[in-house]
Amino acid sequence: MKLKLLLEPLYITTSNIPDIEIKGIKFKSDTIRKGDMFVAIKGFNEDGHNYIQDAILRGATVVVGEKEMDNISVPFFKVHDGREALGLLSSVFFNFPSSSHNMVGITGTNGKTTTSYMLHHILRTSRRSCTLISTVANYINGQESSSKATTPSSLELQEMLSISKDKYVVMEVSSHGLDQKRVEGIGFDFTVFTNLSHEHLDYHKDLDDYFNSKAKLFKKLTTKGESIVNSNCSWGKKLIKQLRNDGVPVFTYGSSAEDNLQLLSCTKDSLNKVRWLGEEWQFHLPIPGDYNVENALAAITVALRIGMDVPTIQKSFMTFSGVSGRFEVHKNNSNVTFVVDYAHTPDGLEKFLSAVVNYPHRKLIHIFGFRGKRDISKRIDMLNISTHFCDEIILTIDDLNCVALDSMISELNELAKIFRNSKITIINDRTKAIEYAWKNAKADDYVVITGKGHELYKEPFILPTKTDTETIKYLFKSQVIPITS
Ligand SMILES: CC(=O)N[C@H]1[C@@H](OP(=O)(O)OP(=O)(O)OC[C@H]2O[C@@H](n3ccc(=O)[nH]c3=O)[C@H](O)[C@@H]2O)O[C@H](CO)[C@@H](O)[C@@H]1O[C@H](C)C(=O)N[C@@H](C)C(=O)N[C@H](CCC(=O)O)C(=O)O
Ligand SMILES: Nc1ncnc2c1ncn2[C@@H]1O[C@H](COP(=O)(O)OP(=O)(O)OP(=O)(O)O)[C@@H](O)[C@H]1O
Repeated sequence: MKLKLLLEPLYITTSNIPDIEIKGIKFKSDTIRKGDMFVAIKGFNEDGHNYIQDAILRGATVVVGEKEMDNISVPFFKVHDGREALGLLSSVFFNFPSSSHNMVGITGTNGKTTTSYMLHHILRTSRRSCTLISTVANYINGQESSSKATTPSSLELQEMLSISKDKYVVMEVSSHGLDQKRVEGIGFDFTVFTNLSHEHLDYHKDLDDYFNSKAKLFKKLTTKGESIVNSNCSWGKKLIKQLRNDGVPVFTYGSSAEDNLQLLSCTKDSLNKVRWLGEEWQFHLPIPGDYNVENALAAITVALRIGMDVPTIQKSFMTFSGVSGRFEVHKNNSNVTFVVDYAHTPDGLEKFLSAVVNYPHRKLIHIFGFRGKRDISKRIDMLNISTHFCDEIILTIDDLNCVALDSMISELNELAKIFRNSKITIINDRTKAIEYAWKNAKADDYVVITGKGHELYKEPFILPTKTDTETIKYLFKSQVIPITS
C-alpha cells in the first residue's frame, strides 16, 4: 500500500511523504521484513524506540513513533500515541475490515467467553456465518485455531478480520485490550457489558479505573450501534446511566420490570422464563451454574436485536454444550465427582461455589491457587470464600509468572497462617494436588479444581504440562473398568 494512503487517517499530510510502497506493518523489530513500516511503542518493559535501529537494519523503510527522534536514516513520522497509531494504521492497511462484518464486542469481568460461545453457537446453528475471537480458541471461516490472548494485538486482530469471510464477528474485549487500544480502528454494531467486580488490580489503579477502561468499548459503536448491558450489576447500572446521558441506545437485561429482557423465573431443571417486548417465553439452558443464565440473557438480547426469532433461539440453546474448562463435570468409578472450572475472581468463585454446594455431596474439596505477582489483593477474598463453602482446601499454584518457587510457597504458607485452621493443605505441584484428591476423596465427595480451566501452564519447569482436564482424564485412564455382564 502507498505510504501516503496509509498515513491519511493519522492526519499526516506533510509534503515530505515519499512515494513508496509499504509491504507490511510491524511493532516487533525482530519480525521486520524488507519494505515494512515499524511502529515503535513505549511498552511496560521495553521501549520500542530503542529498537528502531534494529528495525531499520532488518529492512524497515519507514518508522512511526511517539517520541522526537534524531538521526534516523529512513522517513520518521511522530504520532501522539504509538498503540493508537498501530490500530489505525493496521485498519487502513487491511482495508477497514470491521466494516465488512457485523461486529459484536463483549466485555466484563466474568462471562465474556461463555457469552461469546453462546452467541456464536446461536448464530451458527441458525446458519449465520460467525467468527469467534476468544480466550479459549478462535474460529474463522469455520476453522478453529489456538488463541494467544483474550484480545489480540490490533495488528493481529485487523488481519484476522480481513481474513474472515463471516458475516458476524463475536469477540471478547478485555480491559487490557481497551487500555492498550487493541480495538482501535474497529466500529462495533453491538457492545455488551456482562458485569464488573474485583480483578486485575495489579494493572488498573482501582475499580473506577478498571470500569473506565471497560467503558471505552462503548465509545467504539458505529453510528447505528447499540449497547447491551446487565442491569443486575451496580457497575452496569452506572454504565446504563452514562450511556443514556450520552444518547447511546441501550438495551438492558436483568431481573427488573424496566429491563428490555427480564428474567421472570428459573426452575431447578433449568427452564428460564423471560419477558421481551411484553411477551413471555421460556428457554432451557442445558449447562450447570445459575450465573450462566445471565450470560444467556446477554447472548439472547444480542440475538434478538440482530433480528433472530424466539423459536430459533430456544432451539439453539437445546444443543449448547458449554465451554471447555468451565463447569466441566467428571465422575469416577469411586463415585467422586470432579469439576474443573475457570473461576479466578472472587465474584466468579463465589458464584461457582454457590452453584456447586447445592449438589448433594459428602465433602466439598477445593483445589486452587494463585498466579505469581497477579492481583495479590484478591487472594484473601478468595480464601474467605473457599473456607466459607468448602470442607477441605488444597492450596496450590496457578503459575509462577517469574516468581521464584520458594517465594511462591512462602506466600502460600503466609496465607494459610492467616486462616489458622486445619482445612488447608499446601501442595505446590498442581498435578500432585489433583492426584492427592483423587486418592483420598471418598464416595459422594465433590472435588472442585478452579482457576486454570482450559489453560496450560506458562512456566512449566516444576509445574505440570497438562491442563486440569487432561490430568483428570489421565487419572480416569488408570481406573479399573468394572466388568459388566
Ligand atoms: C502487560 C501487558 O498487557 N503487556 C502487553 C504489552 O506488552 P508490553 O508493553 O509489556 O511490551 P514490551 O515488552 O514493553 O515492548 C514494548 C515494545 O517494544 C517492542 N520490542 C521489544 C523488544 C525487541 O527486541 N524489539 C521490539 O520491537 C515490542 O514489540 C513492543 O512493541 O503490549 C503487547 C503488544 O500488544 C502485549 O502482547 C502484551 O501483553 C502481554 C503478553 C500479556 O500477557 N498481557 C495480558 C496481561 C493481557 O493482555 N491479558 C488480557 C486478558 C486479561 C483477562 O481478562 O484475563 C488479554 O486480552 O489477553
Ligand atoms: N456471569 C457470570 N458472573 C459471575 N461469574 C461468572 C459468570 N460467568 C462465568 N463466571 C465464572 O467465571 C469463570 C470464567 O468464565 P468465562 O470464561 O466465561 O469469563 P471471562 O470473562 O471470559 O474470563 P477471562 O476474561 O478471564 O477469560 C467461569 O468458569 C465461572 O466460574
